[in-house]
Amino acid sequence: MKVVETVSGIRETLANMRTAPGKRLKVGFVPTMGYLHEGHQSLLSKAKAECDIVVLSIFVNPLQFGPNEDFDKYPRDSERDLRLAEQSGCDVVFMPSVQEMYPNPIRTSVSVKGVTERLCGASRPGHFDGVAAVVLKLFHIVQPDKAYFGLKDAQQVAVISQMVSDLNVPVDIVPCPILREADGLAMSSRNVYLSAEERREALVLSKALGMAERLAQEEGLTFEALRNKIEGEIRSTPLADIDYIEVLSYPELEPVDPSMETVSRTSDMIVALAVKFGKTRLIDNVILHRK
Ligand SMILES: Nc1ncnc2c1ncn2[C@@H]1O[C@H](COP(=O)(O)OP(=O)(O)OP(=O)(O)O)[C@@H](O)[C@H]1O
Ligand SMILES: CC(C)(CO)[C@@H](O)C(=O)[O-]
Ligand code: BAL
Repeated sequence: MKVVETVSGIRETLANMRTAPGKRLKVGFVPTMGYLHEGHQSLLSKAKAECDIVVLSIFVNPLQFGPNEDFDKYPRDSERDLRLAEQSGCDVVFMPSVQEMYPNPIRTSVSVKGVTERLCGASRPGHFDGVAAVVLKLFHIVQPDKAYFGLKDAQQVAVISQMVSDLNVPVDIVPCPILREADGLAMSSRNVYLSAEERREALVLSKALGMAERLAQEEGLTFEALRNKIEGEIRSTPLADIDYIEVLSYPELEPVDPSMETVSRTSDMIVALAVKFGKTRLIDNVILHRK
């Protein structure tokens, strides 16, 4: 496995690796902020199964963090990350410094409208501009055929898909399922921040989303009733501090058409939530597929 820290280095490495006589090798790309877990590894495994060369990027992108967010204390452990990446069959790791990615203050913004209006787009102003800018930069640097993103960040998948479609970026976006711990908690690098008590209480998120999936099977349930039941479940947990709970159309992420008032009658929907436990903000969601 090659580890490269510069833009010129990754371009040269990939140009050499891509050259195979009579064949155009396919590059699969997994962008991450590191501190890898099995969720990230599942993206690498999918890329490995579908592509000839797997590239992982590890970069904690300052542009997507607000001034009071956790950029400085975001967990980092590159030695462990490289071990896990190699175990997952990764071929090349791109680990640039902030100086390498942003040698000068960036003066270009990439702002995707519509899908960023709600959820994390509303509660983390500027976040998706930072995500879109870094992902577009990474796509230009790596020039992958396919790029793999987890549905834990479902709005991020919608933002990147919209950007790629609007700007004709030649990459296929592959959304991948959410990996969970055995007890249901969605895997996330930020889970390490949780105290034992917060970790226990955070189980309410997957529990509430499981309940949403079951309730959605019921005839005649309104969106408001569904949302209220989820909120009631989460509020019953003392440490849970709700940022948002929303039921939106999927993948458009728009408020539901009031004329389709019941969950069982409509098209695909997403129940998405962000909840803080102490200082740790967790996100999770479930997609309710039309019957
Ligand atoms: N549990 C998971 N299952 C599947 N994919 C995941 C999971 N967690 C993260 N990913 C995906 O991995 C990629 C990199 O995400 P990132 O490095 O931010 O990890 P993370 O665990 O989401 O971290 P955090 O939520 O703490 O920022 C994203 O596409 C993300 O959706
Ligand atoms: C896509 C990404 C690597 C961009 O910094 C980040 O938002 C993430 O890890 O989901
Ligand atoms: N996976 C989301 C990246 C962030 O929270 O900034």
